[in-house]
Amino acid sequence: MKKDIETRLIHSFFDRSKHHGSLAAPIYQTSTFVFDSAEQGEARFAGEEEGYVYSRLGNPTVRELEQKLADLEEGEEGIAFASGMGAVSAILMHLLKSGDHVLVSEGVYGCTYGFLELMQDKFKVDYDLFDMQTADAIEKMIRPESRVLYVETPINPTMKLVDLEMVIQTAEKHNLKVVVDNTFCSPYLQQPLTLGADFVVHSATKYISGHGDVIAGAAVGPSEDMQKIRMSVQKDVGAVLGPFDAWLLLRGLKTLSVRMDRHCENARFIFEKLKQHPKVNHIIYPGDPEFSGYKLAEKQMKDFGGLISFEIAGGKAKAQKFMNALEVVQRAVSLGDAESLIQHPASMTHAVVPAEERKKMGITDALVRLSVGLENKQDIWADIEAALHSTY
Ligand SMILES: CSC/C=C(/NCc1c(COP(=O)(O)O)cnc(C)c1O)C(=O)O
Repeated sequence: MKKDIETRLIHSFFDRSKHHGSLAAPIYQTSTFVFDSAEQGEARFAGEEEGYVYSRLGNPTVRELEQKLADLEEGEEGIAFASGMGAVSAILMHLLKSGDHVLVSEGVYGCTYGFLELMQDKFKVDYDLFDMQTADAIEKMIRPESRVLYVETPINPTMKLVDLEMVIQTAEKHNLKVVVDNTFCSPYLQQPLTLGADFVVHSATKYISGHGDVIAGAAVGPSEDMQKIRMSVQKDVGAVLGPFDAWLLLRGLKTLSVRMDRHCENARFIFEKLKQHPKVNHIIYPGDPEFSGYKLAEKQMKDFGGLISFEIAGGKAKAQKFMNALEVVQRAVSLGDAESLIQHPASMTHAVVPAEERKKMGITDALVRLSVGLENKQDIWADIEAALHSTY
């Protein structure tokens, strides 16, 4: 009987009898693999014999991670990448060719926006960012050359949600592939493939790692596609993950469920406190019953996550003054770490997005994004409250 994700996060796939009974996955920190004979090398390169040839084309520690990621996302096959952008770019380069069109949720991570711009400028892959709240809104944007629907949910950094079931039904009707960036939830809170999405991508740098010490990416999808990606985009573009980083992610994944539960508990507490503060406007948190996406969050997420975006009364100057007064919460981009992190999207993660585009995404100069960490929640709140007090 299939074990719950909380158990599968911890247990391994590799055959311990072939690794001295090692409990933890061994690290194959090697760039290449020695052949018994020239003929064996030939057979392996020809794909006629199972076995490793070179770590850009596959590595046992990375493969252990990839198997686990596919299992956790309930997909057929996973590939690990050197960064989240490595995963995002590999999937989109696999699915799109010059002249195609991709429909994109109204907000995405800044560098994802940058990649879409690059694909449009250099390779004539057109894209439209728009509010995907209804099937009608999507169908209005579909063109004959549309191939892919790309969504983040919750969206970075506005925390808006996209209805995956509706998006996937609409995509199926129009023979479009659905790619979901599941970074903000991790497979513990949301599993888009089980709803019918075709691919999931992650910045594994975030919750999957959970310790702020790895840059990594992941993608999970159908084996046929993933094997093509291995032997084309990944092999020839080369955004591969190293074995030690893969090992750090395997280690981080073991505590993903307990970490996410704590992130969610702490975020709920901080939200309730922020809601009562007179100088905090426009809080966006999926667990807010007054949030437009609350019902959708309840439907498609196991819990409401560890991220809260909110506006500081007085705009950018006050937002920066507030951030500068924090001591427990760290001023840093990224998210999903043990440490609580805060950043100013307009001047940091989404600075690459032109002001008019940021406005459309709902990113104002007053907005800050808080990744609630694993610290004592009272300590986190005391830090935020003191910083708010010193801001006004
Ligand atoms: C310089 S800003 C720091 C990074 C942030 N985000 C990254 C990110 C990526 C890309 O993932 P990497 O390549 O692993 O950073 C992909 N998809 C999503 C939803 C992401 O949030 C950030 O702080 O919002």
